[in-house]
Amino acid sequence: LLNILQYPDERLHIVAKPVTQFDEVLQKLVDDMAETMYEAPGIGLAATQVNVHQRVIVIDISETRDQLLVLVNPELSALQGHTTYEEGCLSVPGIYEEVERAQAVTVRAFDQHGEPFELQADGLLAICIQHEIDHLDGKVFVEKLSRLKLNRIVQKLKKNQRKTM
Ligand SMILES: O=C(O)C[C@@H](Cc1ccccc1)[C@H](O)SCc1ccccc1
Ligand SMILES: [Zn+2]
Repeated sequence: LLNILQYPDERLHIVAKPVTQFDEVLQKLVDDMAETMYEAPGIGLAATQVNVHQRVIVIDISETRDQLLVLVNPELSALQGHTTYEEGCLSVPGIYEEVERAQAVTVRAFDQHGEPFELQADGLLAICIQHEIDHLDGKVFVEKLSRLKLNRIVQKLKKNQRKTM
């Protein structure tokens, strides 16, 4: 299992670099990220969250938890509509806030073997893809909120982190 960085941690603001080697090292990273996501449990995880600054995302929104989607070097295009969703984040435990996202997206990416593909998504999958690509761009969802809300969230998180020390 990989350690998930907890907000506020400056390393969550690092912009991830594109993957250039589709090798067994990448495959191990994907396997470890998937195991960490399923155990958390979560429906998505970005490499940034496990302090690996490469453009790799794993997602599984299936009920049966056996439909892993791997996005390497993902690029969003064709953002349509608007929707809001009460989002959470494995790096910001216990915090759930309404966030605005595009309702539907088209994403072009590679799988872990270097095969390119394109995906049209809407609903929770579209929200999750946008949430994870934000992580790769060094963005955390709580930073979309007002300064007042963000300050209160940071106080709460720091209090909780002291308790677990
Ligand atoms: O990136 C993460 O931290 C995992 C996120 C992904 C996510 C956030 C908001 C909306 C959709 C996906 C979650 O913590 S995974 C937990 C979860 C499970 C079901 C619905 C929403 C969030
Ligand atoms: Zn997150």
